[in-house]
Amino acid sequence: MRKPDGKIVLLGDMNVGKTSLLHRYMERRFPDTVSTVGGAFYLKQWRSFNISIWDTAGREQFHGLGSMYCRGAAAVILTYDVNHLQSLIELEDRFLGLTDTASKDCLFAIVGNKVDLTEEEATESREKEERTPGKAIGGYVSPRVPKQVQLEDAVALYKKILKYKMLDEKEVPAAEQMCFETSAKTGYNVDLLFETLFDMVVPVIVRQRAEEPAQTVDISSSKPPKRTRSGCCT
Ligand SMILES: Nc1nc2c(ncn2[C@@H]2O[C@H](COP(=O)(O)OP(=O)(O)OP(=O)(O)O)[C@@H](O)[C@H]2O)c(=O)[nH]1
Ligand SMILES: [Mg+2]
Repeated sequence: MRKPDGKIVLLGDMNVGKTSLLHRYMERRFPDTVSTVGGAFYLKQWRSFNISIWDTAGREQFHGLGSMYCRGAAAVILTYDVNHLQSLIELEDRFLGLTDTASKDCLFAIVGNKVDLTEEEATESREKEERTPGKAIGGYVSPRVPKQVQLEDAVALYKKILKYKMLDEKEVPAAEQMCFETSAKTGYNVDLLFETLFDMVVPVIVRQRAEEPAQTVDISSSKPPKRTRSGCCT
């Protein structure tokens, strides 16, 4: 297997939907998930690059592994649940510190998942259901909750991250480009999230490669060893 050229890591509290987002993107479906143990990765070929995307466990007991997964990462996706304010707070309190091992020019995306459960989304689907009655599967309608976290809250966190990393706002992508709202369930914005990031990490990977010490020796430029006369065989 070819060594990955770059790495993207998904971080965030348990239950926010990291595994589901990755399944939605890689497998185009929304299967039942179990809470992740440790971590797992997918490989994605993007242009001529091989990018590994790491799914990590949000459970407290695996917290110590996070900084190991982030080592050398070209991008980190900080994921929260739009219906659960604490999951956004945790990103700053518990997860941001784990990214200290990431590449120095690591990109940060902030992703609010599960927008399909919000009331705004519900109003639209209710209107659709009214137009097509009897469409709800088995008569079950998911409980809807008011959206607890607004996109502006994510933008504010992005700006805090730049300060924490001592990055100049002018030299990194704008907050509006890096804050997404998604639904792993419906697929809303999932391709946009991953593919925007892939395009952005390619230059980071190219820079990382250029800075790596050469792994190979150029044999054409090395001189052959001088013949030495020795003993009876000459
Ligand atoms: N309605 C809805 N449910 C979602 C969405 N994404 C995930 N879920 C559900 O949320 C639960 C947790 O999803 P996971 O993807 O396992 O969450 P996780 O962040 O990987 O959790 P850990 O592995 O424990 O860190 C599952 O029941 C998913 O079906 C979404 O976009 N909308
Ligand atoms: Mg998981």
